[in-house]
Amino acid sequence: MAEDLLRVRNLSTRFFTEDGQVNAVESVDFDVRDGEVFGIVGESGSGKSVTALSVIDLVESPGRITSGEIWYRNPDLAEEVREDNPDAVDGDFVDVRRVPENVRRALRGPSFSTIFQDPMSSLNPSLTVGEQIAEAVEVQRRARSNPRSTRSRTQGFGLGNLLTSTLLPSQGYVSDESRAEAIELLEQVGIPDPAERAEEYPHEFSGGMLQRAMIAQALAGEPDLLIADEPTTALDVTIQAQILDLLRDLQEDTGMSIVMITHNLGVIARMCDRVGVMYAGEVVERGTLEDVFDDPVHPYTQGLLGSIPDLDDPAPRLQPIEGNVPDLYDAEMENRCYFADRCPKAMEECLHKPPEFDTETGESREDFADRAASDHGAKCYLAQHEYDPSQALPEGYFGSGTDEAKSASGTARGDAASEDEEVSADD
Ligand SMILES: Nc1ncnc2c1ncn2[C@@H]1O[C@H](COP(=O)(O)OP(=O)(O)OP(=O)(O)O)[C@@H](O)[C@H]1O
Ligand code: NI
Repeated sequence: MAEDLLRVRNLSTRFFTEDGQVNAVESVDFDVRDGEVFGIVGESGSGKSVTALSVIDLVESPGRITSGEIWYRNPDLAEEVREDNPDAVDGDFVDVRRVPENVRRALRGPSFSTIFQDPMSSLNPSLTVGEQIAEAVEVQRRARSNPRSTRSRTQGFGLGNLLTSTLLPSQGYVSDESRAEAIELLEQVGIPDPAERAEEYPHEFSGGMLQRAMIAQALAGEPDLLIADEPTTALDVTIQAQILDLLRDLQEDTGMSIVMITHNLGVIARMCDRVGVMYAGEVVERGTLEDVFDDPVHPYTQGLLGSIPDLDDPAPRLQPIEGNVPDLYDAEMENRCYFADRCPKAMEECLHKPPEFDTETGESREDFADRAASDHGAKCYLAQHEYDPSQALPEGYFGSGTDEAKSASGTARGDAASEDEEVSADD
């Protein structure tokens, strides 16, 4: 079995808004192994993007990581920070939350890189594609040779924008070497005539080609982990498939790991080795693709999988489940299974928050220090025992009925009102 590259433990991220505290990510655990594609899937608003942003420390105010550990396996880094930050090191792993900020920031690019749905969030319209990829190459090279000096260089969202706007000459190539490397990268991501295309501006590229250019930029630092947040959602289906194949090929060539965030179960099925299903800020089920797709335990996963549309199907991606993702205001979150109000198998015990159970043994694996018996876990009592209809919650318990029942159960915000929103969960 491949080794873990990343171990995320008990990660929680909150937004402290004027309307109250939003528990966007709640006690999330997952691992990403060497050279695998790990999928994160779930309806809109389930916390996928905030989880990714938390890993790369790009959560913006009023958001903040409030707890958790993010262990990244990197022997060189472990060596480098061990003396000053002994608590941050465990063998070859470094808890990136416990290293100084400049060290953590320096990981963006050479260790963790990102691609998003919108290539223009990472590409600068006023520079040629080649110039800005060359600059990414150059910056990563400098970062590698002096990791502690990169504070201002890798700061901010869209690495590319920042690099191109603030720190290097704004026109032209830094060196022939980086130019050559940029052209090589463009070739690697399947852009034909890369030397000519390098001289063009982003607006001269088609959507698919722009996506490839953004991937080239993201690969400039030779990252260990590429986080891809809905990378193909905006593209038409043929191009989508090409980009996904490209990512898979690049993953195999480089040995990097990919975290693939998507609404699209077809994308997960096509790309991923292992998968985590998110609901209301939690990873409610995780395991190998086969575990989760062939043998789902959580009724939420079962609901999502109700139909698996294939990639050629441009229709909505997830099976609609009646009801809504809660909006995650702390004041409205009860200490119960968050899915219980939509769950066809909700039982009385679901009014207490379930721990994560190992689906093989049915035992709680809350204490992740001892590695679980199987790789397949679910935060649902049905992983522990069979559904017991005699324990079923009475119909209307969560207030699809009277207002009184509604306020009694505390599910405050529009269960029915925005029902159609989640169906088209593909923004
Ligand atoms: N800047 C912010 N301020 C307040 N709340 C936020 C902010 N950013 C995200 N959230 C909240 O965090 C929760 C998780 O959002 P997130 O973007 O991670 O969902 P997602 O699963 O990526 O959804 P989508 O599939 O639509 O991209 C949501 O309830 C969202 O409203
Ligand atoms: Ni998102």
